[in-house]
Amino acid sequence: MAVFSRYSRAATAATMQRQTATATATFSYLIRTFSSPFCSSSSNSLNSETDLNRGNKPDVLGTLKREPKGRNVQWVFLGCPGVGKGTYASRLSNLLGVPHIATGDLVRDELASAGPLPSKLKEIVNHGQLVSDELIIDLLSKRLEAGEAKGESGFILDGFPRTIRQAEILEGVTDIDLVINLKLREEALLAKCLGRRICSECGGNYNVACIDIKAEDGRPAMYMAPLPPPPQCASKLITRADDTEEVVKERLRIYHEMTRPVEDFYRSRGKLLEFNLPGGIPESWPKLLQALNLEDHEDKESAAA
Ligand SMILES: Nc1ncnc2c1ncn2[C@@H]1O[C@H](COP(=O)(O)OP(=O)(O)O)[C@@H](O)[C@H]1O
Repeated sequence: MAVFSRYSRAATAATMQRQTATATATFSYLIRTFSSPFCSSSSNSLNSETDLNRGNKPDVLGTLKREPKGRNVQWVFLGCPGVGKGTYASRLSNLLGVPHIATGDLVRDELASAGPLPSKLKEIVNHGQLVSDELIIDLLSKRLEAGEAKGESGFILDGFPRTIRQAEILEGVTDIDLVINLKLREEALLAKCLGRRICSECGGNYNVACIDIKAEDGRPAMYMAPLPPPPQCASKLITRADDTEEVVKERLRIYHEMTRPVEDFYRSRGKLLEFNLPGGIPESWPKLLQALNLEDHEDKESAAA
């Protein structure tokens, strides 16, 4: 856990008012990654929570264009299990040309490996618990290091940070520009998790659940169509071991206990964009782009394609 010891020291240093000069030497990898050309001050951040509450939108494209050294976005996706973080983070990552880094995927890769950790890890993940901050930071650090070696810049993090400590560590080493907090009605979350399917061959993500909630008590109806696999994947679908009803309920409970405070952490810094998903991808994606001032970006991308 050599990498973590550096993070751990970074976290302590961050909490102790960021004594940058001393800390920089100890942050080692993360500082090299984040503070170099990609890490400016908070020029890319939202001005305030009030701006968002007033409906003002982050001028993401304007900011990207203004960035002289080509710094890419550093965004975080928050949201309950099943909300669709992976789907929207992956779409935005394609649109903006930044890596989508899902810590859940890093954990599953680790589980599939033959190393010494997997059986212990399996127990934690399959019971819906969070793995230790140390382990997740070690995995994330390695992923960032590999990305850096390939020339990646910027990121969209999905599933990290999930605890206040993780958020503090991240804050100690880089500026996060924007945190998108995806929200979906609670009754849809469980069904979405239970309907999740993965192609064991290509890794594609699909969903067999059809969410059809009728309008009731002044709340609008909501429809989310299934996302069926293409014919070549149909016979190879598997379900994640932690997508059982009991475990999903535990993951939701843990989200409320451990990760809700992370929403407050970013809300108090004026970085949280609350986004209520109005339905499935066809309704939600254009609205999300609009909320991010990215709708022109997609038009240009599609025109260029
Ligand atoms: N940042 C993190 N901190 C601790 N554990 C994590 C973190 N990210 C992922 N995990 C582990 O991996 C599991 C799967 O994560 P993920 O795919 O993000 O699930 P979810 O669908 O619940 O958002 C989690 O339940 C947890 O055990």
